[in-house]
Amino acid sequence: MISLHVNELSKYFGKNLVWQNISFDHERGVLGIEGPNGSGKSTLLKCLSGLLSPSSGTVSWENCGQQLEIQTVKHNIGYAAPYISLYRELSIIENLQFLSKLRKITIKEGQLNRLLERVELDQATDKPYGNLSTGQQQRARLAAALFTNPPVLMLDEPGSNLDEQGRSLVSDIVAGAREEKKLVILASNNPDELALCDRIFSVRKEEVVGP
Ligand SMILES: Nc1ncnc2c1ncn2[C@@H]1O[C@H](COP(=O)(O)OP(=O)(O)OP(=O)(O)O)[C@@H](O)[C@H]1O
Repeated sequence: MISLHVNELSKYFGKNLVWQNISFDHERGVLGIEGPNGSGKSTLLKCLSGLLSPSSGTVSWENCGQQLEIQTVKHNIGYAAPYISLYRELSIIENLQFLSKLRKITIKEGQLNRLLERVELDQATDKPYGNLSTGQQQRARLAAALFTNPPVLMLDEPGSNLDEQGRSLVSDIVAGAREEKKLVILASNNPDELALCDRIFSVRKEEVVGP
């Protein structure tokens, strides 16, 4: 079982403080990260996943009490965010095949097709990612986060650009992940998305509300 431990984390960009002295643990369920635009939700997700280094403090990930190397952590995270793009010239299937080669995993055609049906992109499999609508691109990013069935999901504004069916897809993904005992971290300022979470960390107040 993977767990996350954040201790006295602070982040500056140059002289600008984004947030400071953040501490919390996340051991099960769905943690929401909330805060207004520019408060540092995405920056926090990036620091948690090793995409950015914090200015001070520590982020540690453990599996059954054993500390994980950051490379292992990265392989265990499915990350969907507006700033993580797929290759525009490749179709969604080609993008996922490329990612599976990078991760050195084999993904069966049936699995891939089921995933594309789940995100309702099965009619757009041949189009280059760059030619998909913004909502379809968001569905493709969600598929890319899910396709290795990772134990940790980081979802940054997962419902952005999605229609009602797409937003209900996000609810299903979060509920499914909770059932499968995955660790989920969801950053948003949308109350409907935050309502999917078991507990909420407020970047502004620098505290967790919930169990
Ligand atoms: N690479 C960077 N260099 C300098 N400043 C940055 C960088 N990335 C983010 N910032 C700044 O850090 C602050 C937090 O940005 P961040 O994107 O984390 O906020 P957010 O809460 O996710 O915002 P939103 O709700 O609009 O997505 C902002 O003031 C932003 O301008």
